[in-house]
Amino acid sequence: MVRYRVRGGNALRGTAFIQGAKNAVLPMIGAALLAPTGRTVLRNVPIIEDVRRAVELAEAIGAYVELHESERTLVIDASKVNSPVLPAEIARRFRGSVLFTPALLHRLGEAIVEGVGGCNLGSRNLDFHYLGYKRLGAIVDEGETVIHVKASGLTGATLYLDTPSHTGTENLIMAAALAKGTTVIENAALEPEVLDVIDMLTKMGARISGGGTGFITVEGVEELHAVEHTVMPDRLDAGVFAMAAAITGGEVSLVGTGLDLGVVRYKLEQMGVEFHRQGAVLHVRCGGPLRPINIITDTYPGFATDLQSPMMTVAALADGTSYIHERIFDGRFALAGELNKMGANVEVEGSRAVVRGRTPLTGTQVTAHDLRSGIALVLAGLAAEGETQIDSGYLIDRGHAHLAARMRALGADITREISER
Ligand SMILES: CC(=O)N[C@H]1[C@@H](OP(=O)(O)OP(=O)(O)OC[C@H]2O[C@@H](n3ccc(=O)[nH]c3=O)[C@H](O)[C@@H]2O)O[C@H](CO)[C@@H](O)[C@@H]1O
Ligand SMILES: C=C(OP(=O)(O)O)C(=O)O
Repeated sequence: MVRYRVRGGNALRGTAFIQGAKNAVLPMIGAALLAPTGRTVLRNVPIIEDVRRAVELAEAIGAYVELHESERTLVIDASKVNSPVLPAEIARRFRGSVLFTPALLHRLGEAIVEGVGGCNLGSRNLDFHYLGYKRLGAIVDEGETVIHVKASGLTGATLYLDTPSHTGTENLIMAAALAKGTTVIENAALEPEVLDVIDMLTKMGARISGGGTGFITVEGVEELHAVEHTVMPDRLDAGVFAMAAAITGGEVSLVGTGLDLGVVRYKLEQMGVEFHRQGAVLHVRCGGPLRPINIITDTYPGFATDLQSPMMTVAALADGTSYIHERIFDGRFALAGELNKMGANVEVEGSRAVVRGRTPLTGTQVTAHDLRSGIALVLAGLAAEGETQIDSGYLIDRGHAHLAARMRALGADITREISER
């Protein structure tokens, strides 16, 4: 069991190197499996547990994969993919496993999904994915635990997503890329990670237009080929480091080419955090007290739900009452109880939370319930009096690479331990 220990009180100062995006690299690994020959090279790969699970899953279906950790590079040869089964013991440990289905459908004519994991955030349906595959001509057998998708060739169609699902959009683009004819996906996701995946698929030979507009058109091609691609920076990792600087009264320079924090930056600015761009580097500092804030999570370009929990910690440290409305997931307030154990005053009612700050936080034993509540507790620990012990740290490692080392380089007092229990 992984446990983080954080002793609060140090202002974070220095340069934070932002990792490659988890939510871009996982679909890219799925995309690499579409190429029947050659070797795909992915650069700026975050060394996170989800990537390790994706490597294991790719190997389980017959791909040859090299993960060069110090070079942050993945090499994938999918020429020998031979098993349609996504085994439960790996697939249930991360959400990205769902992104392997299109490659299996195209390469082997079927995918047997024994389970899909990911953060426990309430209902996380996959109906848009399966309805989309059906409209493209697949047969989908939804058993109680195992889902069997079969197709002896897909044909383009018009698809519509009730809400712009992130992985749903990526999966349907990948399914359509090698389908016969034209597919139109309406109400498609606009997230920058989706656009990065489209860039990679386009280099592979896919014909995709409309990325970023909500209406994506895919003209099916005969074959896709292996390419080299550099994963975009992780805006969620960057947001966390910006918040760490803000709540500790520190000053951090974020390095990660092309980094754009969007609405998160504007919200932090409203709270009194200062940003200053110098070429490719984004400086973040906060000298004074934090002001309270209102947040409504939404799909891009709205406030990312994945930063809602970290922002709850920041709100607990602001002078006054903040309001948070979670609109993407129906169970994403597990953090509130843990933060309250540390002295915060967070009240949750349905999809809304009221955070009454500023209350002094005191270190204690707390538990990560999902990746982002875990990192939010690390932030709380940085600002708390005494030691905070965060259990179930594996969930943090799912999405943040070398967290303790990167925070220690900024002056944080944080250690990562492996314990028996
Ligand atoms: C690996 C990855 O990229 N994970 C991200 C992705 O997850 P993921 O792609 O799973 O999230 P979605 O955008 O699909 O889900 C958002 C909402 O839509 C609902 N929905 C989704 C699909 C579907 O078929 N039916 C349905 O009802 C879900 O229950 C959820 O309430 O986007 C989320 C929302 O930005 C992020 O929090 C995750 O970090
Ligand atoms: C919800 C998240 O991830 P996943 O979809 O991989 O569970 C997240 O990154 O916060």
